[in-house]
Amino acid sequence: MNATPTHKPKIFRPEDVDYERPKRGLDEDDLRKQPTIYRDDMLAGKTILITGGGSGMGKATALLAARLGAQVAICGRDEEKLQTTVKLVKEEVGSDVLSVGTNIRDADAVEALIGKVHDHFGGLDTLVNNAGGQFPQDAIDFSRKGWLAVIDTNLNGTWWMMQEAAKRWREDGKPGNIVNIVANVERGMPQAAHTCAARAGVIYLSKTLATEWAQWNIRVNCIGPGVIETEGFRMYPEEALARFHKANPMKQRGNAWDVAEMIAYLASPAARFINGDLIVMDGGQAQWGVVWPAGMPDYFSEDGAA
Ligand SMILES: CCC/C=C/C(=O)SCCNC(=O)CCNC(=O)[C@H](O)C(C)(C)COP(=O)([O-])OP(=O)([O-])OC[C@H]1O[C@@H](n2cnc3c(N)ncnc32)[C@H](O)[C@@H]1OP(=O)([O-])[O-]
Ligand SMILES: NC(=O)C1=CN([C@@H]2O[C@H](COP(=O)(O)OP(=O)(O)OC[C@H]3O[C@@H](n4cnc5c(N)ncnc54)[C@H](OP(=O)(O)O)[C@@H]3O)[C@@H](O)[C@H]2O)C=CC1
Repeated sequence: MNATPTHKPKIFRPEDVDYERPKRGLDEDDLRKQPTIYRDDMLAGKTILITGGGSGMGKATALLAARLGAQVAICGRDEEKLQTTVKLVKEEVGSDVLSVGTNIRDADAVEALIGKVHDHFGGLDTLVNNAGGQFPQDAIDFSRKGWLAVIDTNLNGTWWMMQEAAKRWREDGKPGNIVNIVANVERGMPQAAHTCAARAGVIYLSKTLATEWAQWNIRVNCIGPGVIETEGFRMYPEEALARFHKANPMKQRGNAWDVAEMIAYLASPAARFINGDLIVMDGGQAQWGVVWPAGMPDYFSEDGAA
């Protein structure tokens, strides 16, 4: 008979974060140097609102969208972080970003945010629901407060944003476009079951709304990132980070610019017929876990199969 497993992972909390740890992801100097495949004016005349625009993928997307000519609005809870994006875009592109401190869990604040974006720019073309996150823990040990915090942010917060944006589009008779950043949930997410549940909810909510809202010319799509190296990695212990790249056959981490370029594509006219889809960007992670019936190629043997 098997003994009861005694494994109990260390709980890693934001207050434990050692900010002297190695830099994670693209910093501002890196972002400034990123090339883009897109035409300079690809998003000219378009307005884009990015939640969680003060860091990581949200910050990269704000910069890219501004470079491509879009009017950019961002939101988040931490004013200081938001201002780093405002400053970066001003320095690099010369344009003003509208920054509105907002907790997406607060439906009234979300309604006010959508109103401010419309008042300021006269409308909204693309909403990017990027704000979100979770903490790593075995599901059996989740506190009630922790479970609720992750569901409230990733599922409810995303929904409040979608609904408020769509109400305005319907009222104004204008087309709309929603891009939801979710996660790679196809095979579940052990030690992140709360976020897996919330993101799976967002994916199927999006597929449903893509149909319900087509009558108002509102498109809804999701991007499912795999391991993307950003400041968000502060939520994970070094021991886990050392293994993240082994989760895909490319043995790499993606970066925030990879995701920003996909968002820009979905915000462009080229994506006008994409609706209700989930675009996975994970270096092949979803397919990884191979038995190699003819023997494992040397390329993989160093790290072993996932
Ligand atoms: C998987 C690899 C791929 C994915 C990568 C990424 O996504 S990278 C991007 C990653 N980026 C992000 O994830 C950024 C955004 N993430 C966040 O803001 C947080 O993770 C949040 C979603 C929990 C919200 O937090 P908040 O403070 O605003 O919320 P709050 O005050 O309402 O409730 C907090 C409650 O949650 C609990 N709890 C929290 N931590 C732990 C833990 N380590 N251990 C255990 N429990 C934990 C605890 O119960 C706590 O209450 P307490 O005990 O303090 O009274
Ligand atoms: N990096 C990765 O490997 C992966 C990331 N993702 C998801 O992609 C998205 C971007 O992540 P990434 O850039 O890596 O990480 P970050 O932690 O840098 O970005 C998360 C952003 O969400 C904002 N945010 C969190 N909660 C709220 C809230 N309640 N209201 C408003 N804003 C909020 C944060 O801003 P503030 O602190 O100011 O509130 C922050 O700017 C997240 O949803 C993340 O979970 C999914 C799969 C993989």
